[in-house]
Amino acid sequence: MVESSNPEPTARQDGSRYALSNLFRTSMLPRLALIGVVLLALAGAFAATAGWLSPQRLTPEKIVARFEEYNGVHPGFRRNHAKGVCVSGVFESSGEGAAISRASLFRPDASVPVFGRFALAGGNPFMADSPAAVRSLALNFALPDRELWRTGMNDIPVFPVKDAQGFYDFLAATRPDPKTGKPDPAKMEAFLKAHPEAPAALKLITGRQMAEGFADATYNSLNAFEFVDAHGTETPVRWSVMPVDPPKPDAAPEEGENYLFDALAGELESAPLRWRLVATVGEPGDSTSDPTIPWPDGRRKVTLGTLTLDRVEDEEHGPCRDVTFDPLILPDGIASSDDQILSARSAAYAVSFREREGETKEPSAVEIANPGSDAK
Ligand code: HEM
Repeated sequence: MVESSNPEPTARQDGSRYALSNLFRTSMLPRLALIGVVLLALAGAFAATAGWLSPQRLTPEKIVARFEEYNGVHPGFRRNHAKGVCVSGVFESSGEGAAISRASLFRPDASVPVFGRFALAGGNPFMADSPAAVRSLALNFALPDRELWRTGMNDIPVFPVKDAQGFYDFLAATRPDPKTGKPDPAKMEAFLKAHPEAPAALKLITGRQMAEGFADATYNSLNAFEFVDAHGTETPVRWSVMPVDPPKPDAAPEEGENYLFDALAGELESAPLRWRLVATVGEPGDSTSDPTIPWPDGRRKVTLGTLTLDRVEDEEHGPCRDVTFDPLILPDGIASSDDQILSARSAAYAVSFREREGETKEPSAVEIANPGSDAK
């Protein structure tokens, strides 16, 4: 047998010893140290992104926990806009939006099925309906080629704060003090000082003309988005859903904990309800990042089409319970803007959804006996 002159064993002879001896050659040590430093830096960056190194950092989990502190935990229900009903119908395009957005639902003659949800803002699914309750309409448009557009809109003219931290602080400041049943004025004062955009926005919100019910309300996207046309040109927009021939307000006194929902169900059972979907086009200088600032009157409006709703169901039986109306579920032709609330909403809705989907469901406060007609 011929002895090898090579003092090092080959990998075939002893893989582990070979590898180890190579690794611990003195020339490798600086390289190893460098790899270690890079790995540590990467781990630090991940930890910082996840918020582990800055416990004060606002996360979607903390936001959802704040809704739960405010309203209590109601298993199976949305952590905000908890009380609601499902509706469905159709959206028919006017063709007028096609010049500013290449989204297929704005093409002339496009008609797409829609389902949605009317709700009241707030995390208590058993709250009593009241004239001042903020009403919302969320919609899911099912476009061809399995594209979806989801949007959640409120019947207020602007949002009270310009970012997620503001909303988080707003919830703490407006939470009723258990001793008095009212928000603590000192906390509210501190909040208004810390968020200088809020006083003007709250003035617009509290001074708004309130609708009688769900059917005669106008619902606004509040956040801005970008419409993208066939050439890739972006146009800033905010959109609204405005009632067409709303039913006459009921002269009878408001009775019952669910009077707003009962009236809506009655209206939908007797005839379809129609709204116009309208885009307001922003001009240079109009803020797209701050939903507390209204755009000046007189901005160009584009009627995108008509929404007809003709069916109402309770959450247990309808299509809207097990979805989340994430504002960043957008089709080609509609894009996010520079408003950071949009990504904060998207993340918080996902946390709320994850929590409620894992919980046992109980029936909603609003039960619909006879789903509305299917008449178109
Ligand atoms: C930082 C700001 C915001 C936070 C943290 C937030 C949080 C939430 C959460 C956790 C839900 C429940 C989601 C689910 O379980 O599916 C929700 C629902 C909703 N939010 Fe927001 N929201 C914010 C801003 C807004 C804004 C600006 C609008 C504008 C119109 C809005 C409209 C709605 C609507 C309509 C719903 C109910 C959707 C449905 O019926 O499922 N939110 N929000």
